[in-house]
Amino acid sequence: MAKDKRSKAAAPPPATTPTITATTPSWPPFKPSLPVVELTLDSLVKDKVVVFRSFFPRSLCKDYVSFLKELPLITTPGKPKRGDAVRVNDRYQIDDAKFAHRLWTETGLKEALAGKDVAQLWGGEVVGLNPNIRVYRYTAGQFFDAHYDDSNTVALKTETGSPLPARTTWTLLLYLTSSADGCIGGETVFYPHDRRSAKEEIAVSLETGMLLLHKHGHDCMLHEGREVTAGEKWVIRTDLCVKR
Ligand SMILES: O=C(O)CCC(=O)C(=O)O
Ligand SMILES: [Fe+2]
Repeated sequence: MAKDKRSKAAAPPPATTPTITATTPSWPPFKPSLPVVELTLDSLVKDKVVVFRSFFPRSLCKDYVSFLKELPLITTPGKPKRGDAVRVNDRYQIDDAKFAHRLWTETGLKEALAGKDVAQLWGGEVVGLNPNIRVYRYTAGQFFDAHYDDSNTVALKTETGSPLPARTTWTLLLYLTSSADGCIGGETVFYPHDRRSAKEEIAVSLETGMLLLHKHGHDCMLHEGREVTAGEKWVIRTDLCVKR
């Protein structure tokens, strides 16, 4: 049998060796308590792209950027796997069900998405956020080339301990910086007709603390993270999950 991580972990460590466990970040508390404004959904593209402004207040975005700077971000090599979009940024990724749960239940998001005017948008019964949390930092010259986001199947942890089968239906992007913080460029740009066209593009400018949601999976719109030309763009990404 190949010496994989599992076979290695099977042997108990000697008493003097500290046990190595995958640690999740000590994400800063949501202070002041959220939401700071009534979360009202603004539709940018009907049934496909919506935003909540001031999802995080500016002060909290600042706290988060200071915190995220200390995480071990990894710069993406320029050469993507076949079929993957070119992404040139610094990224940190962690499976953190607790943080996903906090973002879902301690921010007003869960209630905002359950509103009867919007509940039909999400492609099923919403049950939480993808524990796969990604943090992006784009500095000058970095970008995320045009691509589509896939829907994934996930198993959400529940209080009873039995995993809840779910699938992702929308991408969530929480912008922590904007031109107000010296970040120039970095718009998330959507192309409604599956081709990059300046005439057709819908460019969403960064706003500090704004949460953007866009539909993904089979009718995901082609989109990109436009090049940042100055300052730093910071984003936290997760996905909305519905019951499967
Ligand atoms: O950074 C952005 O604006 C876009 C990110 C994105 O498209 C993704 O995470 O799939
Ligand atoms: Fe994307």
